[in-house]
Formats: sequence, C-alpha cells, structure tokens
Amino acid sequence: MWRRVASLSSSVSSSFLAQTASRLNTWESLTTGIAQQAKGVIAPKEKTPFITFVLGGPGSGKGTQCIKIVETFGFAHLSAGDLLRREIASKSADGAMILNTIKEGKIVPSQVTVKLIQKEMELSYNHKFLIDGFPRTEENRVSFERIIGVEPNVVLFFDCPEEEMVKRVLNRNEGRVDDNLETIKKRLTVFQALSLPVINYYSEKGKLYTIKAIGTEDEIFEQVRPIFAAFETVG
Ligand SMILES: Nc1ncnc2c1ncn2[C@@H]1O[C@H](COP(=O)(O)OP(=O)(O)OP(=O)(O)O)[C@@H](O)[C@H]1O
Ligand SMILES: Nc1ccn([C@H]2C[C@H](O)[C@@H](COP(=O)(O)O)O2)c(=O)n1
Ligand SMILES: [Mg+2]
Repeated sequence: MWRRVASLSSSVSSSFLAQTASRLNTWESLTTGIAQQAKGVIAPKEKTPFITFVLGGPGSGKGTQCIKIVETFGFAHLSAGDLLRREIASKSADGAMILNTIKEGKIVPSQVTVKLIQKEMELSYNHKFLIDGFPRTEENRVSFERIIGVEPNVVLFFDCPEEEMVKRVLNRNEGRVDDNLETIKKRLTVFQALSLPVINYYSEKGKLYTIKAIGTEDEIFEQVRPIFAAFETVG
C-alpha cells in the first residue's frame, strides 16, 4: 500500500486480503506479495507518489482514456465520480446528499470527495495515480493539497467542443442519473465557471497538457501516449 503497508499484520482477515489483492496493479501477485507483506517478510515499498489529475468537461472522454493509460502505463485509476456513485450505492451517511448534488449537476463538498480519494490512495499498492474528474473546483484543489499534502506531477485536460460532449453523454447509456439534457446543461455551466479556473491555474504552473479530444479513441490516445512515455524515460 502506498502509505499503510506497515499496518498490515498476520491477523489481517482473508476478506481484507482478497479486497486488497484485487487492487494490486503492477507490483506483486496475490500469493507472493500480499501474503508475504502480511507476514512482514517483505519491507514496505516506499515510493514517492506520481499524481496525474485528469480534467475535461462532461463526456470529453476522461474515463475512456484513463482505461488506456492504465493498460499502457500501469497507473491506478481513481475516478472521483465513480467513488461518489459508490457512496450512493452503499447508502452511506453522505449518499443522499451526494445523489442530490449529482442530479443537480453541482459539486459535492470537497472534504467528502478528498476523503474518498485519500482512502483509495492509502489502500493502493500502486504509487502512480490517475485521479479522474478531480479537482473540479478551486476548493477541490486546495482541499486536496491540504489533506493529501502533495501536488500533481501532470494535469491532463481533454478539450472537447460542447456539442460533441453533449452528443457523447446522451449516447452513453450507462444509466447515470446525470446523463440527461437538463443536468448536462448545468454541468457544462459548472465546468465553465468552476473547473476552467483550475485548468488555467495548472497552465500557469506549467503542469497542463491539453489534448484535442476529438477523433477516434485511439487517435486521442496517440496524443496522450508521449506525455507518459516521456516521464517513463526520465525514470
Ligand atoms: N473519441 C471518442 N469518440 C466517440 N465517443 C467517445 C470517444 N471517447 C469516449 N467516447 C464515448 O463518450 C462517452 C463519454 O465518455 P467518457 O465516459 O469517457 O467521458 P468522461 O469525460 O469520463 O465523462 P464524465 O465526466 O461525464 O464522466 C462514452 O460513452 C464513451 O464511450
Ligand atoms: N470532483 C468531483 C467529481 C465529481 N463530482 C460529482 C459531480 C459530477 O457531475 C458527478 C459525476 O462525475 P464524473 O463521473 O462526470 O467525473 O460527480 C463532484 O462533485 N466532484
Ligand atoms: Mg467519467
């Protein structure tokens, strides 16, 4: 795990081991890595996290490209939207509030989202994270820096025309409560007002990589690939 390997002990339950094993990405297999770490045989792997924020409007293709980045470069994919939808499904204390916020196309309070991301990072054996759909606001950004205490190495921005985003979202067909014209319009307004300032912030910091998010999924990935390939070469 990125931070909490040391807390694993031989008394760790098998269901916890199974859950943790399913999170293993690039490092070790279930039978060797987890079991040996649980027994304290292998020292925890301490690596500086490599963090990529993945930004872009609704339907710009963030999730689609994250899958390809994971396959090619071995990142752990943390989608803020997926984590929030999981909270709704689990009927947690914040579930109803999150559902209403998402239906309205608004942004969930940062503390809630950052805590969910933090938990996933701590549970991961990977040190390379793709944080998809986050930060959506300046408040998100500041909250992440305050709670997690790190800044991103890379910020990807999938720049897509609005009419293409609307078309993709309306065709998505995944049963999402926010995939309807009324909510999409609100999400686009929120994106312009609250998310673009974050994108500009990272542009000024020299961390922003803008991808022209039109064309086929493979064509778009060919713009993404060299960004991560360059970091792999550096080490
Ligand atoms: N290059 C592309 N051309 C056409 N359709 C695409 C392309 N990339 C993704 N799609 C489709 O568009 C829809 C939206 O893509 P995706 O879910 O990746 O967007 P997103 O940026 O993650 O959106 P959201 O912010 O709403 O989660 C999906 O149905 C996906 O299959
Ligand atoms: N940082 C975030 C990310 C997402 N949400 C909420 C609001 C979004 O409309 C919704 C869906 O996210 P997506 O799957 O499109 O990335 O989740 C948020 O409040 N804060
Ligand atoms: Mg998505």
